[in-house]
Amino acid sequence: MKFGIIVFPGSNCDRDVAYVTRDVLQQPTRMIWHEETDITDLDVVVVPGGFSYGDYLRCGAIARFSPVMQQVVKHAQTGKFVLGICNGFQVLTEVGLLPGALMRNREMHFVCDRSPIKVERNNLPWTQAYQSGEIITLPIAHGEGQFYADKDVVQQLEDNRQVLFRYQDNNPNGSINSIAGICNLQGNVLGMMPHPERASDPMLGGTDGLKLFEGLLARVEALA
Ligand SMILES: NC(=O)CC[C@H](N)C(=O)O
Repeated sequence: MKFGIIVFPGSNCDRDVAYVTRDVLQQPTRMIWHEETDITDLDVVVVPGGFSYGDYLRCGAIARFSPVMQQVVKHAQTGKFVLGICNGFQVLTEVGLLPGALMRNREMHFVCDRSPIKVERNNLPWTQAYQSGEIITLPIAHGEGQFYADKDVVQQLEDNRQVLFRYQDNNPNGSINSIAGICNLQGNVLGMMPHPERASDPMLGGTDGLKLFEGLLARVEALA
C-alpha cells in the first residue's frame, strides 16, 4: 500500500506521518512536493499538519491552489483514500473535498493539548480497528480548529453519519456539535483536527492514533 504525503511550504507534520507509514508500518511512502502533478502511483494521499504558507489569509486558503491539489481532488474522485490532518483538514475544506470550514478557536488562541475523542462509527476503513463509541486520546495543536457549517449541512453530516470523531467532555475549540473529524459521503476522504500520527508510538506517550492507519492498511490489503 503506497502512501504519498503532500509537502507545502510551511508543512511541519509531514515527516511525523512518514515515520508512521514508512518506519512503523513498513509501507512504501513518497514525499510529494506541492508542485508535483502526477500522483497516480499512490493508494493513500495524506495532507499533513502544519502552517502551509504561514497560515496567511486563513489556514489552508493558499495551499488549496497548489498544483498538486487538482490531482488530490482527482485521486479522491476515483474513490481512493485521502486523509487530511489538522492543516490538511483545513486544506480539504478549502478545496471543497469536505464541507464546512475551520474557524479561529472559540477562545481565539492556539490550543496544544491531549484530548479525549469519541469514535462515532467503526464501519469505515479509517475507524474499523476501533470499537464504536470508544474513547481515545489524541494530541491536538491548532489555532483554527473550530468546525463550522450551516445548520442544514451539519444536519446532513449527522444524518449521514459522516462525523467520525467527536470531542468528548470538553470542546477545546468550540466546534459545532463538538465535531473533531468528518468524512465525505462516500467515506474515502477524512479530515480531522486531532493528530493520529503523533499518537502512534509508545515512546510518544500513546498509540491510540496507530489504529487509524492499521485499519486503513487492513482494508487496502483485503482489496488487493
Ligand atoms: N498542527 C496544525 O496543523 C496547525 C494547523 C494550523 N496552522 C492552525 O493553527 O490551525
